[in-house]
Amino acid sequence: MANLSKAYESAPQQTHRIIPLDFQSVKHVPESHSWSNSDDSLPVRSQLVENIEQISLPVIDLGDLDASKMMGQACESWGMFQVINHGIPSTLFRDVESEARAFFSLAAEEKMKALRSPGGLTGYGVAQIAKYYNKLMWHEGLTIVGSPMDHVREIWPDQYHRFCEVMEAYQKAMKELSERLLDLILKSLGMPEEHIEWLSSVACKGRQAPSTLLQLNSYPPCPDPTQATGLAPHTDSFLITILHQVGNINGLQVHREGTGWALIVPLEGALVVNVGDMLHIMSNGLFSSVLHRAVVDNTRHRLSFAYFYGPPAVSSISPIPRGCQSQFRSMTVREYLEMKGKDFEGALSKIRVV
Ligand SMILES: O=C(O)CCC(=O)C(=O)O
Ligand SMILES: [Fe+2]
Repeated sequence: MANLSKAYESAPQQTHRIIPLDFQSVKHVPESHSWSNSDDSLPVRSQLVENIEQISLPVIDLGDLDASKMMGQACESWGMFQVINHGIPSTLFRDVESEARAFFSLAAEEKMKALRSPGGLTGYGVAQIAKYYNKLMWHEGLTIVGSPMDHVREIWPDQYHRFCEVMEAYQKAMKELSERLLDLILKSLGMPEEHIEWLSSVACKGRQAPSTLLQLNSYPPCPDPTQATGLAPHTDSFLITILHQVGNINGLQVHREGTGWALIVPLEGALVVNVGDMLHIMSNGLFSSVLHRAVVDNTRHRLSFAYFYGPPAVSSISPIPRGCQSQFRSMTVREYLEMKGKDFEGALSKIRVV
């Protein structure tokens, strides 16, 4: 955690830019949150809600004997897939949902007690990517690494235990699932996990903890979703992200070369898994670190829980040798995160060697 946090200190946000809008108190989209006609609306960011193609991602059953091969194919052609039969009980999702709702429905001044510090990683606030855009997003989030106690104790001095227990249980379940998924994904690249030093050290003794992070995302109903953006386009930085979308509320969109933005229709009980920059690097560019974003709804409050899994902060990442020339130079996880913190869209091309 200490190592991971350090990567975020190098690109701090100004305190007033960390505080989300008090969404309950606004009837219109304020100028600060209106993306139509803003400099931020580059072509790739257009098509906010209208005429969006709906797509069904590949659905992979974790018990399928061909799961590894199917994951490899999906990571290559989509950078994303949905996983079913993942073994996470629905009661755990419901518990996280009920705690997240209790948190996000607090009055703005209560949530402020858990505000992230400038240069900090955990706590309540706007998305970390907000610093790269002039306009603000229709979003508030709570970032958790390990125990959220320090933040939520400020809000519920005597009743924070349940919240912490639920979030820790969810992270434990997601960590195990991430490692199962990575085992299968890396096998599809011809690399059994025991050949990767940091993955096997995690499995053996856990001396070097993987870099993991849970992000609770809240997208309140928006008076005019055509003007607002839930989460602006981005790629995730770590190896994989596992996303749970609460209810069947549409919101997640992916950008496809040639066809533009497409909506991922949520599938009851399935988790969305997407390739992040570090897996793109390890696969030597074979798997795409998919550009995605979230849009908002005008009547429904959408929640999503994103769990990010990466190698330990001090480990090196580089393409897995597969007989062809490496496209990326090797660097540590922390170096990559710092680089992305400074150059959001250009980090991958900076480390490209061919
Ligand atoms: O809420 C969503 O659908 C997307 C969340 C996401 O992309 C993220 O947290 O990185
Ligand atoms: Fe994301």
